[in-house]
Amino acid sequence: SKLKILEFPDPRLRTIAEPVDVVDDSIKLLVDDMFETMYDAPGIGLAATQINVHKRIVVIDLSEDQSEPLTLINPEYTVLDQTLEEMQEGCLSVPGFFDNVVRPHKIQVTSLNRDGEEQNFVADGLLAVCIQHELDHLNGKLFVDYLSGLKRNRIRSKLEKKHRAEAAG
Ligand SMILES: O=C(O)C[C@@H](Cc1ccccc1)C(=O)SCC(=O)c1ccccc1
Ligand SMILES: [Zn+2]
Repeated sequence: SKLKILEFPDPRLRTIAEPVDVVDDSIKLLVDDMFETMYDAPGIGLAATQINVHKRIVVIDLSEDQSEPLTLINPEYTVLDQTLEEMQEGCLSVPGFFDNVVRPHKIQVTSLNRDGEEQNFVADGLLAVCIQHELDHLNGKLFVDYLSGLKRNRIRSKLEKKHRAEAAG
């Protein structure tokens, strides 16, 4: 089922997610719900933190036709190449705002897949950016944290206004 995505500045987005102990059927159902929610948004990634589930689970699909689903459970990465890359990022928890963030260009990723098996791979470009963005979510960090305080406050004010208007119905 489609799940509700928390929006900045909701303090629950600042929670540190816990590791998954066993990749059982309940985790697989949660992963399926996360893909459904991500595809519907639409987005190219989603961290469990964003749907108020504080477990270290990320789903990603960079394809145009939902053909390349990637599940990362208890993901970790190391930086392979210090070269920095600047890319425009968006966030389903900061709807309507996009800005440039600088991140390492190439990373080595280790995680469990949807079947609980170990997977290791190298990522660069948009995949590396997306993985770092999603892992920030699991550590309670948002891309707006990399922007100036002025920009962050303006985004916060505009989203708080939107949420008040929605609450008023
Ligand atoms: O909030 C999230 O984690 C999802 C976010 C992932 C992300 C996008 C761009 C750079 C880094 C991380 C998004 O998917 S925002 C929406 C978006 O970028 C997009 C939506 C539809 C098609 C293509 C991109
Ligand atoms: Zn995000």
